[in-house]
Amino acid sequence: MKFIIGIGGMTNGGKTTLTNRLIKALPNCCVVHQDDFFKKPDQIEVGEDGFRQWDVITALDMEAMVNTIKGWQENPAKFARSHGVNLTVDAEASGPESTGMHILIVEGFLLYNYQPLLDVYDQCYYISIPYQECKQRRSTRTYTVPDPPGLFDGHVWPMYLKHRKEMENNCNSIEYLDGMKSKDEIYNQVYQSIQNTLLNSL
Ligand SMILES: Nc1ncnc2c1ncn2[C@@H]1O[C@H](COP(=O)(O)OP(=O)(O)OP(=O)(O)O)[C@@H](O)[C@H]1O
Ligand SMILES: NC(=O)c1ccc[n+]([C@@H]2O[C@H](CO)[C@@H](O)[C@H]2O)c1
Repeated sequence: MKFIIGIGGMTNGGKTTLTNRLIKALPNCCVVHQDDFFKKPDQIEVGEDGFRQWDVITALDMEAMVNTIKGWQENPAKFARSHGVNLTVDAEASGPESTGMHILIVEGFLLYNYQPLLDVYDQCYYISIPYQECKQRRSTRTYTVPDPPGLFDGHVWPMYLKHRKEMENNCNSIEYLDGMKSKDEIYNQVYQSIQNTLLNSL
């Protein structure tokens, strides 16, 4: 059986923190990080506002991301092996004869704003935090290309608001998580919710 979990959320909401804990706890669990599909800086369009437009879907090679997920769907055991993920004995067999449970976590800030991905998820989560907290956490981070002054208010936040509205119209099966709760609380909530879904699907 195969199961795909979307861990979506705004920048600095805590997606990576949550994902890293889930990977350790869930069996045969692989991960795809959307940030790995950012195009090179010189391919990122500069907007009328003067900022490189990082926080839009065209900043990412979404075709490559979809193909990576397809690769997992076609042969999760092979995908796991090539990504150094340990498998339980029942999940070792490749192809339809495999009896084990394979899990894929897809983690990123624009998971529910790209039509070809919407049907891929078996379960969807979205973590958000208030503006001040988001701005504060972001100010402590350095990305491969550091944020120029004014990027947060001029680009990151307005794009978040736009995408959030779009996403709420696209999907009605997202479980919203309060990123202001403690890391433990968020993890326990999601772990329990995944366990319940997996048990109900058996
Ligand atoms: N529940 C939490 N409470 C307080 N701080 C948190 C919580 N979860 C994560 N953080 C902190 O917030 C920062 C961002 O966390 P993380 O890298 O997990 O976010 P992210 O959503 O993956 O961000 P991005 O997509 O921008 O890389 C880190 O410094 C992390 O330690
Ligand atoms: N990972 C990168 O290459 C990169 C470069 C510049 C900006 N970002 C930011 O990452 C966030 C998503 O995780 C977005 O808010 C981007 O601004 C990422």
